[in-house]
Amino acid sequence: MKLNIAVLPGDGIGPEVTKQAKKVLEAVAHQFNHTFIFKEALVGAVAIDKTGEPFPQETMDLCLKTDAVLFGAIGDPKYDNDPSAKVRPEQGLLKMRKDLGLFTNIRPVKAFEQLLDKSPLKKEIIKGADLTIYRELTGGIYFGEKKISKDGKTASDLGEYSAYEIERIAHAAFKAAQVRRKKLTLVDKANVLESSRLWRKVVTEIAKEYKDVELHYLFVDNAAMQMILNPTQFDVILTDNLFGDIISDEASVIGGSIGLLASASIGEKHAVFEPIHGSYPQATGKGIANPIASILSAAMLLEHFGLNEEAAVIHKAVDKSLELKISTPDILPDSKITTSKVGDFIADYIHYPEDTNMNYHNIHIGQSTII
Ligand SMILES: NC(=O)c1ccc[n+]([C@@H]2O[C@H](COP(=O)([O-])OP(=O)(O)OC[C@H]3O[C@@H](n4cnc5c(N)ncnc54)[C@H](O)[C@@H]3O)[C@@H](O)[C@H]2O)c1
Ligand SMILES: CC(C)[C@H](C(=O)O)[C@@H](O)C(=O)O
Ligand SMILES: [Mg+2]
Repeated sequence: MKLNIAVLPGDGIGPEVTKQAKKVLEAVAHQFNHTFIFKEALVGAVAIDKTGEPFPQETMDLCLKTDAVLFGAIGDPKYDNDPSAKVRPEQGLLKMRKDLGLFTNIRPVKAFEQLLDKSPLKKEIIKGADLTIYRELTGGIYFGEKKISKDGKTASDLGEYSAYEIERIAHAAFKAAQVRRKKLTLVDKANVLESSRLWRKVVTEIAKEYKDVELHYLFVDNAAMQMILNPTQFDVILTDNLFGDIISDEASVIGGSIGLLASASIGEKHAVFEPIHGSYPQATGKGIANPIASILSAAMLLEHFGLNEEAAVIHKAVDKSLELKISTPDILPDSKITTSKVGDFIADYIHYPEDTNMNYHNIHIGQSTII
């Protein structure tokens, strides 16, 4: 298969982790005889520095003409610490999601067997956890009217949803539940918010079309607690933009690190694959960022095009890296293994899965571990 892939590395650790995902996709292309053509473009703070815009037209044009986008991360402390900044890197990410119509954000979370001891949560609680969050991505409070009074002392953000916006992601979430464990939990705040009551009404109605799926409702405050008390109860979670953002970072604790959590942002015509984490500015250039979230986002890209065997090969290589402790310090605190070494290992394992010497890029595994 031939795929044109736009790569938007962005800021902070974005370029380092995206480089590993690209390396892994190149290994897959080589092994399976595919042609993946990569073209890079600017987004975020680097784009503001070079063009004045966080999502320049040139980047949009590239995204429009490619098959898929591999996104790194955006964000820079110089904007985070300046509430009056008029242009911000995050606007670039939001514009991309809105203008490409990426209304469904899929965030799979699971407790890796190899990492059960690494989570701050008890092993018995997270063992077997395997859930996926369907987060609405182009509506709600993120995109409603924003106001600030003339004296700068009152501000508001409108949290608005239409039935149509709810319906289209609800169908995607029910379909996902049908091929998983047939349970869907709608997470909302319907005891307080009118928009959440609309979510309940619309989703309850749609549930009649998916009789094989059990529908549950949970208020978001309780959901946040249940996520860490009893995560195995969840299969598919459906929620709005803001709640989905918050509970997905929380859910990453189950996996052991946010550096493992991938996502796919899907619309009718376009698809972007992005780790859920941000630009982790403190880690920029240090080689300590975990590239697996980006690498697994690349696997989701392949699945999107039906390349399931290829995606499975990536998962197998990632599993092997975790098993052999070829990991960055978020998982192994004293590890000296760098971002790019993890990428090298995973790419090499795809090239030579049967290498009995286990001698990948000077990472020797066995009695004498030399790195
Ligand atoms: N999708 C995105 O591009 C995205 C997502 C979230 C935040 N942001 C932006 O990123 C900047 C920093 O935000 P933040 O500090 O709140 O969130 P962050 O996700 O960048 O980092 C939070 C913490 O998560 C951990 N972490 C994140 N990525 C990791 C990785 N690959 N490997 C290991 N550990 C990792 C680190 O402990 C870090 O301190 C902000 O400007 C924010 O707006 C962007
Ligand atoms: C950076 C920010 C705009 C973004 C969001 O809130 O959607 C991020 O936190 C994410 O989860 O992708
Ligand atoms: Mg977030």
